[in-house]
Amino acid sequence: MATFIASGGRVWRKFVKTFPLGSNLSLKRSPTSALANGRLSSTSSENVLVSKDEKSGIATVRMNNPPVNSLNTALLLSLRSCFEELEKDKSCRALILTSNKPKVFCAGLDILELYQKSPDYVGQFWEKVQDMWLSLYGSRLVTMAAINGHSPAGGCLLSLACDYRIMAEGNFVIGLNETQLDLVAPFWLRQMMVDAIGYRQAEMALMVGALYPSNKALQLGLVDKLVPIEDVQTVAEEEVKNWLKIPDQARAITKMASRKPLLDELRKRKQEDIQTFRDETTRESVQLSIQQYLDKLKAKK
Ligand SMILES: CCCCCCCCCCCCC/C=C/C(=O)SCCNC(=O)CCNC(=O)[C@H](O)C(C)(C)COP(=O)(O)OP(=O)(O)OC[C@H]1O[C@@H](n2cnc3c(N)ncnc32)[C@H](O)[C@@H]1OP(=O)(O)O
Repeated sequence: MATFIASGGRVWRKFVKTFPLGSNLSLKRSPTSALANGRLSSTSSENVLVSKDEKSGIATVRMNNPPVNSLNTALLLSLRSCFEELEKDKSCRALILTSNKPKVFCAGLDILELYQKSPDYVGQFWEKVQDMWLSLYGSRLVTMAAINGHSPAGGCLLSLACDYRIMAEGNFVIGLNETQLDLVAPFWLRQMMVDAIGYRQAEMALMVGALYPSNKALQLGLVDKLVPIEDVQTVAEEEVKNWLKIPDQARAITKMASRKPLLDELRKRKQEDIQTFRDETTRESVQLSIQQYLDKLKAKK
């Protein structure tokens, strides 16, 4: 089900757990910012909020899954559905992915989805991760990650799947810390890291499960631009507008030419990838590591 709420002079669409989604997105334009000024009233089911500026064709997708936008089943389904709907919308040309809760872009996979679950459950969960990634990484749209906070693991996966990454300056981290949880990033995630920062740096980063502060991430090329947190959205909109000066078709064909091999490889090896995930995450030693990691997160307080 999808609904609309009018708020702050703008119309927002709420993507909630149940589907299919309805008709075209329609938004009033804010006088001061192209996209960013809406005030949102939210309920627990509003896990993705989408606004689209009809004139420019730029949509902003805000993850809204408190407290830390961890990727649980519901959020993965909402994100995928939202990406697919925007993809089908002929008037949509670009997508900005951000968090409705500044300071945390996305905490990665919801660790509770991997803890004490049956092999079938985690297998189905992993397929939702794969499908969400296929829809974002394979999108014809200009995709821009407006990383307004921490972006570990699955948060980094989302960012890497976009065409360009703008991150908030300050004490925020990004990276693939999977090995710290005794997990191994799958081939398609490792490959995106290699493509972004080069083989040697990616190899080291992946082995030690490095989480980088934003300035180091910029230096490595893991993100493309750093700006003050309050400017992330505005700069993302400006950057998207630059990208939209390039004719859509040539840009999208070029993007697909470079991404098709990895997309095809995952499509071909999807079941094998699911099987590996099932086997690995349900292993006793991995479950123990996950439990210890969860305890560590709780003990932080
Ligand atoms: C060849 C062989 C191949 C084998 C392959 C097999 C295995 C394949 C595995 C593949 C892995 C795929 C890739 C992705 C993996 C992941 O994403 S795993 C998740 C990793 N995430 C993290 O490590 C981040 C953990 N969280 C944090 O570091 C912090 O929360 C934060 C994001 C920096 C935010 O900090 P802060 O604002 O201070 O909030 P907190 O107080 O820490 O958290 C608030 C509550 O949220 C809970 N929480 C945090 N993160 C998660 C999470 N990811 N999942 C579930 N819950 C989370 C946290 O515990 C707090 O809970 P309460 O105490 O109950 O309030």
